[in-house]
Amino acid sequence: MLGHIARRLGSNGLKGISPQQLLPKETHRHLQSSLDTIRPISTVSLWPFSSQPRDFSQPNSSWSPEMQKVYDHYYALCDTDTENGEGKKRPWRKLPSYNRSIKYATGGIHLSKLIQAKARLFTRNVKEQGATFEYVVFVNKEEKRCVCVFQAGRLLEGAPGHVHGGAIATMIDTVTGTLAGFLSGPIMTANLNIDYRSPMPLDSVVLIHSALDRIERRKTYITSKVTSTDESKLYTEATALFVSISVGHLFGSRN
Ligand SMILES: CCCCCCCC(=O)SCCNC(=O)CCNC(=O)[C@H](O)C(C)(C)COP(=O)(O)OP(=O)(O)OC[C@H]1O[C@@H](n2cnc3c(N)ncnc32)[C@H](O)[C@@H]1OP(=O)(O)O
Repeated sequence: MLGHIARRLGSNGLKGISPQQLLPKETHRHLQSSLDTIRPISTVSLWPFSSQPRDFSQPNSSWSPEMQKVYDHYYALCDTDTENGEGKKRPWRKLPSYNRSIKYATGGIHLSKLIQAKARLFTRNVKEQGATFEYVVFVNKEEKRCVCVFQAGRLLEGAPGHVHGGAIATMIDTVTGTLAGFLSGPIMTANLNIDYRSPMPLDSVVLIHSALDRIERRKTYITSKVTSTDESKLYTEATALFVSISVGHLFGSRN
């Protein structure tokens, strides 16, 4: 049974410490039954969430009318579920956004307690709505691209009155990484190149367009540009490289 953990996390999983050494008996039993339900990520849906956690990309009262309008535009282009279970096929899909994805992956609830239980996603860890990163990602699987609607809150200041370059880089990494993960499964950012073209005022609502450039072996290349919502103004351009990893990579295994 514990061989499951070693196989799934890689041969050096948790650096040679066995789960029995780390966990009380009861917790270990729960972890084991959770792991038994986890399938290798490559063989399950690339978005393998099971329960109904809070989706942080739902509209809220901090959203400006402009943010809401663009959201409504893309939401109307999305797949829908009807009451008789027959969905309407449309090209776009709204991706949910959680503050701890591992917790909601099938079988991940106990794993999330074992690995840095208090960790939270960088872009979803401020309680006050609208203060930092308000965003929602829509993906178009056929065209292998996505659009993120991003409203930059006042706590993201860099140059006075304007959004910090690191906050913009964070959003580009997040959006391009989301697309790469959607298309290629588990990945990590290997390279991110950013050209800042115009300063972005705080409270701006912008679009982050990202598209697949190419996939070569384990490498997924994504291009990205940040524009005003009417696309007349260019704020930022970027290219990103993501490398596919095994889950064990995060625990020190090279397999
Ligand atoms: C929902 C929110 C989504 C958020 C997404 C955000 C994701 C992140 O921010 S991840 C955090 C930041 N990134 C990291 O910490 C990654 C640190 N780096 C690493 O772990 C490793 O270097 C890693 C995984 C990128 C590559 O290592 P490894 O798996 O050993 O791959 P390796 O064999 O060296 O390289 C594979 C290929 O990629 C290429 N490559 C690797 N790194 C780079 C690089 N920096 N530049 C160009 N090419 C590279 C190699 O040349 C090789 O190419 P080829 O197939 O042609 O031979």
